Amino acid sequence: MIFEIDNVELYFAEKQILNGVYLKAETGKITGILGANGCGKSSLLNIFFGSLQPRHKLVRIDKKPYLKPLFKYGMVTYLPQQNFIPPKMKIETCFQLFKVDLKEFLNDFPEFKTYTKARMRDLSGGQQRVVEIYICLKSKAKLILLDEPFSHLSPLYVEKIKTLTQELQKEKAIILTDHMYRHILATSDELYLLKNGSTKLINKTSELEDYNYLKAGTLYN
Ligand SMILES: Nc1ncnc2c1ncn2[C@@H]1O[C@H](COP(=O)(O)OP(=O)(O)OP(=O)(O)O)[C@@H](O)[C@H]1O
Repeated sequence: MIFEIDNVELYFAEKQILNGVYLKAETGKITGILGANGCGKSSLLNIFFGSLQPRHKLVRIDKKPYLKPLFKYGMVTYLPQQNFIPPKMKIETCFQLFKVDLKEFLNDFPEFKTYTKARMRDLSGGQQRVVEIYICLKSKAKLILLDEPFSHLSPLYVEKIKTLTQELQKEKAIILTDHMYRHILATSDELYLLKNGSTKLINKTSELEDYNYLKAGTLYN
């Protein structure tokens, strides 16, 4: 499946945040988005999901326009930047609610076995993030949007989540954004830079320095 968002124009009050943005994600590929703080990455994911209404946008799936918010079609899951599972919720309940197999999770992450009867608030910040990322990735949705999945994770968890993401991309389209840009570069099949309100497709990583997203020389250190 090919998911496209086109002609995005977003304003907050009179301030223009996004201007003519285009982005494509497809089954079998991981699409990375990089960009400076405040450039509009989270806003763009919210718009794709359907929870933020911009002045203009066009969403297409396999070339066909979808006019209602995408989440209403049950095709998309979104990991927001902030925790989205209520702290009081029991971990086993989260898995039931999102219809994700808890046993499979415990096979992949056996260190969580002692927590299944616990609540989300009993986990550390990073552990909560692991549960949330896993639930999003393993949901039935065909398009997965992940906002800063790596930022709070220790290196071993980052590698496990990267591996899981790469396994699941066979059956899903995945969009990732994170400031840990080396992980985005390592996992992405297609890469966009969001700058000055619009997306630029990045063909060579050196363009990230040319566009001043990275300081010159960063990539060779
Ligand atoms: N609800 C809102 N009302 C007004 N301005 C907002 C709102 N949400 C976001 N903004 C502004 O829109 C811009 C883009 O914000 P957004 O969170 O999308 O950026 P981002 O690229 O995800 O940033 P970061 O990498 O720091 O998380 C920022 O200037 C922010 O202040």
